[in-house]
Amino acid sequence: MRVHVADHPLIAHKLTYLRDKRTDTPTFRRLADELVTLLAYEATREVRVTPFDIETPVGPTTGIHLATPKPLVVPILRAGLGMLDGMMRMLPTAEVGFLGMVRNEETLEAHTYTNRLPDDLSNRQCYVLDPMLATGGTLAAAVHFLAERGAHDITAITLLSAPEGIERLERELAEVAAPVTLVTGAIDERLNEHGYIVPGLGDAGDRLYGIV
Ligand SMILES: O=P(O)(O)OC[C@H]1O[C@H](OP(=O)(O)OP(=O)(O)O)[C@H](O)[C@@H]1O
Ligand SMILES: O=c1cc[nH]c(=O)[nH]1
Ligand SMILES: [Mg+2]
Repeated sequence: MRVHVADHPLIAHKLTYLRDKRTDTPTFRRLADELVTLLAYEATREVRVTPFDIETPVGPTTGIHLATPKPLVVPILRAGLGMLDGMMRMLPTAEVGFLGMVRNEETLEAHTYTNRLPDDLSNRQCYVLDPMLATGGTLAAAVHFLAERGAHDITAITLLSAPEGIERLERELAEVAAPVTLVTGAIDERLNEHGYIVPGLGDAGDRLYGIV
């Protein structure tokens, strides 16, 4: 797995306010939205494009647009929805598939409760959105889900990641044919005994949407 930490002062600045427990929900949503646009810049470096000819007011030139089939953006419900608008602003013609997953807070195992995805992902660049990579159970299951549908070009974008989750993905995805790239805003210190990222930002879904 390729891991890219988007080390940039603007990202660190926005993450600081996202982490702060005094940050209210509307501000948290705005920061998550802004952060994903910055991370998308890094994550889409290898997005497939097609050249095409245009005329500027001064003369002809060749530009590019997104290749067909369009990239597929996959937010992991619920918290990943907080990253969707920001990502779609960067890739307006992308398509969106949905994966609903929730972690059992006792066992820390991920459970998939819904999906709405194309059956065949063999020729699609997939961008998975989830703010938190903690134990890695959710993201590992998501990648397996996409790989079973033929995906072999998967980039995961997270706002924060734990070293334990990255190690788990390295281990569990070694046998998945899909090369996975992780783009993250920061790698934090560790997980606590409840599987929360330390220092982290708390429960991303609750901070975005407030309903437990
Ligand atoms: O790496 P893991 O240990 O699997 O944990 C990370 C998952 O936990 C959070 O979702 P949660 O299960 O709280 O669901 P929610 O988005 O509906 O709040 C987060 O958004 C990830 O999906
Ligand atoms: O720190 C964590 C871990 C899992 N899920 C979250 O929302 N936050
Ligand atoms: Mg949650």
